[in-house]
Amino acid sequence: MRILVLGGDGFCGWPAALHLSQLGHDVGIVDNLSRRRIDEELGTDSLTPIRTPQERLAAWTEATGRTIDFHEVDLAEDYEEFVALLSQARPEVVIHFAEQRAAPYSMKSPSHKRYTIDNNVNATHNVLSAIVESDLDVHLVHLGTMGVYGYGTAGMRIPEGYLDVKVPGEDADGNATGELIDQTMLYPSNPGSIYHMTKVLDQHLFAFYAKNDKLRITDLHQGIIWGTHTEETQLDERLINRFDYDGDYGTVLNRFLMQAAVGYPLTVHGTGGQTRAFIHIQDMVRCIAIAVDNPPAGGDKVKIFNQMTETHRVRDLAELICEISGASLELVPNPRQESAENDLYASNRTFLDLGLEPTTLSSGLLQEVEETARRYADRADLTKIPATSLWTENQAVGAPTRIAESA
Ligand SMILES: O=c1ccn([C@@H]2O[C@H](COP(=O)(O)OP(=O)(O)O[C@H]3O[C@H](CS(=O)(=O)O)[C@@H](O)[C@H](O)[C@H]3O)[C@@H](O)[C@H]2O)c(=O)[nH]1
Repeated sequence: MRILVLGGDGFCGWPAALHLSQLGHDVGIVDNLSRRRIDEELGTDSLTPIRTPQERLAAWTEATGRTIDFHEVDLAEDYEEFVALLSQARPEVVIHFAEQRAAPYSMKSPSHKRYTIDNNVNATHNVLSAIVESDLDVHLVHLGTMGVYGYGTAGMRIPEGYLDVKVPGEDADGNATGELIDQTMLYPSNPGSIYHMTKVLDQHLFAFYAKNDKLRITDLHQGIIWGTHTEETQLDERLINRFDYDGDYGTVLNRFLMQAAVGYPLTVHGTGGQTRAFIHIQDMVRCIAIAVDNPPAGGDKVKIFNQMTETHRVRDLAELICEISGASLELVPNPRQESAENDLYASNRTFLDLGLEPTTLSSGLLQEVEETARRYADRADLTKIPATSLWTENQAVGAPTRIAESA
């Protein structure tokens, strides 16, 4: 299939583009390189030495004989250019990763909040509007987040996008009719950051375009990725994927593994009682390919999958890493506003039914990620590790509590 990968220079977009190309699809990447500019703004860099898009793509052709086109387009700003690209490339599938994806970055300051809303919501709406304007029959696959649901069980396993409810019937005067009416609604959203809020807003844009324009849309509610390599990024060192470890962009498990590798006490926020959904990066690319192969039949309803394979409590992950690596951990004051402790159960039935065999957490795989971090440890800037974006200005920032000494 002809596939455009929007945001194909990023942490998820790059390995997904390579995987789809390896499967024989005709892949083009669209990206405005904003993630690289944000590194410059923050004075950070990927732990792994990622190459320029041009070097990456030349290495891909050398390694596999396949080609991937690159188009530098800002989806939030360059609407006409994107419409023209759609007419020229005539994709059958568009995969939309092109959003600012870090919760802490989105909460840094009023300008970061405004940038995240403007960028993400405009990009998503421009993509939808451009698909309608192009008059192509495109399947849009979007990378959403488990964070749209909020984190908590609400007494049930979180379903895949929709909640079936029974509403007590009332007549026009408000008198109970005694009937129970079946309704299906989007699961009530409860975002924990401005970033997560943009994915909630995206959901409503998708619902509208599916209903109004009969667009075929799949929204993938993804958990926290861990790992950095996929089969394809390991074919040549120039294909290496990003590895973020800084306080804004580093996600929890990869941060802990990097911290263990460089001898920095693991930064557990609060009591570490937060339970989150996780997925290994290799499974992420498989899920994207499965979603591409299984489009919704047609209009009216967005197809929503929970793209996660397991849930873990942050404290348990930290303790496991201490056990296998000899690292120590610290309870640091939580810079975020989130429940100190939560349970989380979520359904991921759709991907399992479509054949996904989950790569779950194992000490071997954890050690492999830590090994990658150790290999590039000389590139680490330890001053960038603490998370400094506060959810509200008056949050207390106290001294961390050391829990265990390094072995
Ligand atoms: O050093 C750290 C970093 C994080 N945490 C805690 O770990 C949890 C997860 O934080 P995270 O930074 O790994 O994940 P999050 O901010 O939720 O965002 C990441 O994971 C989301 C999926 S989910 O969390 O919403 O399921 C994606 O949408 C985002 O793009 C991705 O950056 C939070 O409770 C956080 O307080 C720590 O205890 N210590």
